[in-house]
Amino acid sequence: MMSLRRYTSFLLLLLKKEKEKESRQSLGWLVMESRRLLNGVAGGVDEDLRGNEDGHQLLTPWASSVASGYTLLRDPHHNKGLAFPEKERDAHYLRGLLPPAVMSQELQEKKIMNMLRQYKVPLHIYMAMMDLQERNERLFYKLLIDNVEELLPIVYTPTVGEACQKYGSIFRRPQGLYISLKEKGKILEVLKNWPERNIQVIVVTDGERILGLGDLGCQGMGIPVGKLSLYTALGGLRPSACLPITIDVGTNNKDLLKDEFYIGLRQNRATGQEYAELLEEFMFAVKQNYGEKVLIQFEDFANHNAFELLAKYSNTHLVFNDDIQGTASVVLAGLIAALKLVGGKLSDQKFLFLGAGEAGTGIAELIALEMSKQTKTSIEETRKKIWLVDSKGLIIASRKETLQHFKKPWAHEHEPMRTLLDAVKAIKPTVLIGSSGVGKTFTKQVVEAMASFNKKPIILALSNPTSQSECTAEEAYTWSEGRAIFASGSPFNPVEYNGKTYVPGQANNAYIFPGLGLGLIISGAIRVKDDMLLAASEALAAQVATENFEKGLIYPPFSNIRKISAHIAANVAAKAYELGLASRLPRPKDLVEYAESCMYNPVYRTYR
Ligand SMILES: O=C([O-])CC(=O)C(=O)O
Ligand SMILES: [Mg+2]
Repeated sequence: MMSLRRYTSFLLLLLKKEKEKESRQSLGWLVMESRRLLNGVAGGVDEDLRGNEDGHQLLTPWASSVASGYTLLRDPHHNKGLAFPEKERDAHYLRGLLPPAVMSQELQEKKIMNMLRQYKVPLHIYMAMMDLQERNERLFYKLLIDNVEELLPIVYTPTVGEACQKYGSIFRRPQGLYISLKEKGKILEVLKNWPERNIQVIVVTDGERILGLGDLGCQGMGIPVGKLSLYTALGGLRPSACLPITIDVGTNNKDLLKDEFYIGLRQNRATGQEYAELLEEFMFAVKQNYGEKVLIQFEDFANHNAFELLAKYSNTHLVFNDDIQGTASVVLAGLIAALKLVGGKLSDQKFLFLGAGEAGTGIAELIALEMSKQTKTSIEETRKKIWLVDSKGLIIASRKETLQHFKKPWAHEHEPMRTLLDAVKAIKPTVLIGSSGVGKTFTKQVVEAMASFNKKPIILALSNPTSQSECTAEEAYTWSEGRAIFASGSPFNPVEYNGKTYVPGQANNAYIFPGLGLGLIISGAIRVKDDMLLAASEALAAQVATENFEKGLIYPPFSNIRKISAHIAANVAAKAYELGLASRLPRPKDLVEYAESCMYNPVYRTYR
């Protein structure tokens, strides 16, 4: 087969020979089409834009090979709209295809932000953002990075939840790969249909537990798409290195099955062997196609599959489950930071969870691990400080026989407690964490009880989206008379109470996964280990500044997230090297600087 260099020279030679504009335009098309062919050979024609193989962006501010004319305006990776300067309009056959004005990227950004701010309905802003991503990728990321606090609630929780619920109706163009039961036996071929070759991160869901909204089947695709846009905006992974995937094995959501606009398989979920075989084929096709350093993030699988998949593939693949491990890492970081406000050590605290699924047991386990490291006692011992409540009440030893395996480590000796309120009163926790996906469960009595025996009760309402939050920020502050240290999974606005402003933090895994992923990629890690999650937590907690603590915050603002991600990435990479799991050698000396230098920058490139 022809090498990439020779093939490009061949195309350039053709270009020189072809004088006529028409044929040059069709050559532009040829370049685009040939990407598919070249994908089988190397990374595609515009390596300048994509960076080299280990994800390190080449520092050239220009790209030499792009399509021209109309095709260029229709290519979201390279289109700049009105920002094409005169020279490029000539060189790339754009004359007449654009109105005469030339705008800077900053002015384009201002124009679109002005437009977005006119919309009253968040879902409309979401749709406008998705259109922008499809039209002009660099402008999309510039907006998202520069206006992260304003746009995060749109492309991510809570609006992304509503988008998934209505995904069939708002669906325009596919933004990721759909692998359904129909593709069984052909998954490797399906992966090869994706136009990008150098994939570094895959976020995959089967749509069975989308946020706290339940089974949304194939429409869960909004989640991998949203998470991966944060990988780029918050963690600096190149957009072309990110691949959203939805595995469609059917849905048990009756409303969706009846919905004429539903985009997925119209059948009940496949389970058991049929499910396991599809997932097995998928996992090994990914490894075969992209190698063993591609990161696979499991997202929003139901409990019964999430734990099993993680256990099954964590020794053969570079995988982590964001809902189990990412959420755990962000909560642990918040707790480490909260100790500066409440005083004492982590092991002085007593924890009570409402929800014993992926998030609840994942967080509980990471806290127990950290306490066991700090106090040099066994994890069996530190687990005893942690209590969980599920839909049947407090998890206790007498229930052990009937418990799912991931709940068993939390079954301690205690008399039965049916309700959360009874459990709060009996256990007297210092930290209350909601992770059940069920909203409005931290009632006035529950919060008041927490405030009755804690000077500063730590209350984390983690369930998403906002409609599923265990309580609102206002409720937490009012019912605790302004004493709660509160954070939630989805964002809440600041609250005025008794003349004081309280700013709630957002305990969301979006703080962790972009930096964690970046750290794994830049070190060439081949496995994810708990110590890397602890390293990520410590890095995040260290980024909370005195001025944040003064406002009662236990997380830093998202406006600094790229710097925070670089620190998380550096700590994770350092751990990967320490554990001997990093394949990128030699180890860069300054890992923070290296992480920053690898981060995608959405500023337009010049086309030669
Ligand atoms: O997506 C989010 O906002 C956090 C998360 O993983 C979930 O709730 O499942
Ligand atoms: Mg999730």
